[in-house]
Amino acid sequence: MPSFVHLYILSPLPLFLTKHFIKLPTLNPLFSPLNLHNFHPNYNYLHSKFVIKMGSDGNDSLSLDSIRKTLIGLEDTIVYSLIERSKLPLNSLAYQSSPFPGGFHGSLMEFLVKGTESVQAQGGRYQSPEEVPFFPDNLPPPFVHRPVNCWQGLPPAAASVNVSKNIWDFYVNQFLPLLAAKGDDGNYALSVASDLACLQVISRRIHFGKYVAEVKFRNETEAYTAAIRAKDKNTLMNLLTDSKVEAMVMQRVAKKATVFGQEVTLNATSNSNNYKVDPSLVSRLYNEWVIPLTKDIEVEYLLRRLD
Ligand SMILES: C=C(O[C@@H]1C=C(C(=O)O)C=C[C@H]1O)C(=O)O
Repeated sequence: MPSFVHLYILSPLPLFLTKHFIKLPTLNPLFSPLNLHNFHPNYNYLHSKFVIKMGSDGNDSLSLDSIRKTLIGLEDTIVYSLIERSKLPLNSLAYQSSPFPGGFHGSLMEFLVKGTESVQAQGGRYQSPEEVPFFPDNLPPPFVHRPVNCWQGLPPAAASVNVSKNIWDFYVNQFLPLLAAKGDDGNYALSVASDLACLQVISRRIHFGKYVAEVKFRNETEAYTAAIRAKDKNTLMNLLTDSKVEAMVMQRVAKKATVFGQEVTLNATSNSNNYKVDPSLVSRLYNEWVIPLTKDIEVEYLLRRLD
């Protein structure tokens, strides 16, 4: 049992009303300064195991279908964010390290992303396994505590698994030069804001692999347990790979790039092969980086699942 469990009345009433009616201390968990990490609603302390809560429909809402639906939704956001970034030239100065006033050393992109993540951390962004900051060191604590739902109730193994550095490296050094046209219009902060939108949704999509792995583990516990105990990465990779799904994903994202990225004109003679982002580049993004990194996350999560 945890050393103590915060017991307090969750007040649906506005706080200023509550304190006149209920003399007990009432803390709205959204703004509670208390750390709730000692009490995890999904952890069955009696049987020492995590129990993913049942969904309101009586079925467990953490299913492969429900997760895949989320991944499909994230495809839209990824394609839209790539289209937005492609509207600006590369602006390569934003990615080159240089000394800044105040002693900050790094690129303008690193400076702006660190500042943004610091603010978003205080707003509670990084309280779920799929939201992983690119600069996790010294982030300020959240003053908003998100209610934990079953999607965040993964075992602690989930927290230590992340591929943020890999995502940052491939995006800045390999993918962005393919996406943005050469050139410099001085809109460095705008370019970085657009880059961060791309990075955050790509990261979210890849780190969703933790949920995929959890569901696959629960669907074939025996087979995965044997491979985990043997630390057999190849068998784990074979167990979790679904080549048919991967092929459909790459086909669908290319199609979304043609549909979302077509030029809309009022005259009938629109050039139907002129897309805002090359559909084959979007498919390549998934084939060379997003899918392999998602599977790496799945394997790394599974290797820690029985810790
Ligand atoms: C995400 C899954 O796991 C693996 C990774 C996939 C991907 O990143 O698109 C697709 C199929 C699997 O090989 C899944 O099974 O849906």
